[in-house]
Amino acid sequence: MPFDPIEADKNDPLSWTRDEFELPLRAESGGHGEGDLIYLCGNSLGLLPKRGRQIVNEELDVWSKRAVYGHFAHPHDRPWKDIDQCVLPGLARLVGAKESEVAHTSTLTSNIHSLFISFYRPTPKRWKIVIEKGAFPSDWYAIHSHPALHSAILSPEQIENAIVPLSPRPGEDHLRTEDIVSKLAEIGDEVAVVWIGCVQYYTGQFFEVEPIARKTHEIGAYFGLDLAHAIGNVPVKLNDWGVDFAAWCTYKYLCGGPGSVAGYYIKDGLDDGGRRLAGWWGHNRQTRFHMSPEFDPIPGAGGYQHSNPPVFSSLPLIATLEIIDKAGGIDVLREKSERLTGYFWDLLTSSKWYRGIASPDRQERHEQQVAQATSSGLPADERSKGFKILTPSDPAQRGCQLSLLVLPQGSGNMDKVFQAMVERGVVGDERRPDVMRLSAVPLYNRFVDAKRAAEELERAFEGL
Ligand SMILES: Cc1ncc(COP(=O)(O)O)c(C=O)c1O
Ligand SMILES: Nc1c(O)cccc1C(=O)C[C@H](N)C(=O)O
Repeated sequence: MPFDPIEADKNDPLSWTRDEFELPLRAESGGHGEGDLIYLCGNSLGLLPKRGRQIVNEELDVWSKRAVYGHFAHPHDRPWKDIDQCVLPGLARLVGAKESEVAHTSTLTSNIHSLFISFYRPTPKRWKIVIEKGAFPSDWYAIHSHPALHSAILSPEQIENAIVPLSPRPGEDHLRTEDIVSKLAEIGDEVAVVWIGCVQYYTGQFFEVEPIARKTHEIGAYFGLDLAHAIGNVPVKLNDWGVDFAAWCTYKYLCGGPGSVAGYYIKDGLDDGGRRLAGWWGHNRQTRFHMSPEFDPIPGAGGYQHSNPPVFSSLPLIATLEIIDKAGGIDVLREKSERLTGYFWDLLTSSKWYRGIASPDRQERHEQQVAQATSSGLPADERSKGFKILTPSDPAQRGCQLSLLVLPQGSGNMDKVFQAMVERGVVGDERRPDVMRLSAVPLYNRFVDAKRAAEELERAFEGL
């Protein structure tokens, strides 16, 4: 029996969660026609939870009626001064950490900077930072800015050579765990910090964190993770994996809204060598409003906060965390996610426009596909059209994002395909010049969305 997406949606125990979100309209998003958009862009900005709108409105009323008293006495039990308490338990569960190890504050890049101030403490013998060559630019820029802050102890050559980029093997799209581990063994005691995106923003690769963290510790360095594309997407187990520190944003899979308040994790007891950027929000909660000149840091991650968090940019996150808990947590979402993305993968890889993936496990299949296309009598210019998938084929090594490389590279085909899909009501996300990312998010995407998206992709290629 062929897989029936309508039946799959009907039988989906999580089908109710879609109704908890406001779905963008085709007509408002560059598309023709009526109805909801097929939104596959949760890897960039998650949708608005309906209850998020409700609590924003409630909070506007509290502001209007109580003003400053809203910080302390609150009709809905969300006093603003303790707004982080509404999200810390849910965040800690999502990242596999203790509440004392997690903070809800600031923005992702600023939090990365704070973590590096405290935990990148180079010496003339151990000063290097290891990072993926293809890391998100903000991580890349942020990390590059740190060695120069230590010019009193590092030579100009050391600063120049402090960043060690990790690249996939020639012709491959993903970093292999064994290559990362052997690189760490090679540079060994020169490494101060290893910083990796748990789910790679461009390829969607979900790294095998534990062996990399273990090797990092064996060589005596700290291990940090960027969870921007992982939190709410895949189960994250920071304590079990042995991660020292991590940071995330909440506007993607946690639907916190554009620029919503971010967070970080610091393993209990991690040594900061006395280096911490302090602020009043890191001060003992009980005495914070005494305005004493003595800084008394909250034990654990909370002690590294700077400012009182923007309350309105925390509210939709409260709503999403409630939905995730009601759904049974991230493991339940992940189970649906694997089925949904697996189905999407099967649809895409059976397309006549599919040209394989470059990772070694699929090389054979790739060659078969290319041979098939060649023998199918397509003219040469048609054969060069199509897409490859940059995301790993192994479900354990990816989340819900599938990244498509549109061929021929540099032809402008990706823009044309993307635009044709938008006009027909399917929105993914484009990384020019050639990559399109499509993410079926289990909280609000259906199996029929995957089917429609695959059909529209096919149609867009036909129209090139
Ligand atoms: C991996 C990664 N790092 C950093 C950022 C930048 O985050 P922000 O602008 O919230 O600091 C993003 C997304 O924008 C991201 O995906
Ligand atoms: N934060 C964003 C924004 O304000 C506008 C557009 C995109 C973003 C993103 O978050 C990009 C995202 N981190 C990415 O993986 O591309």
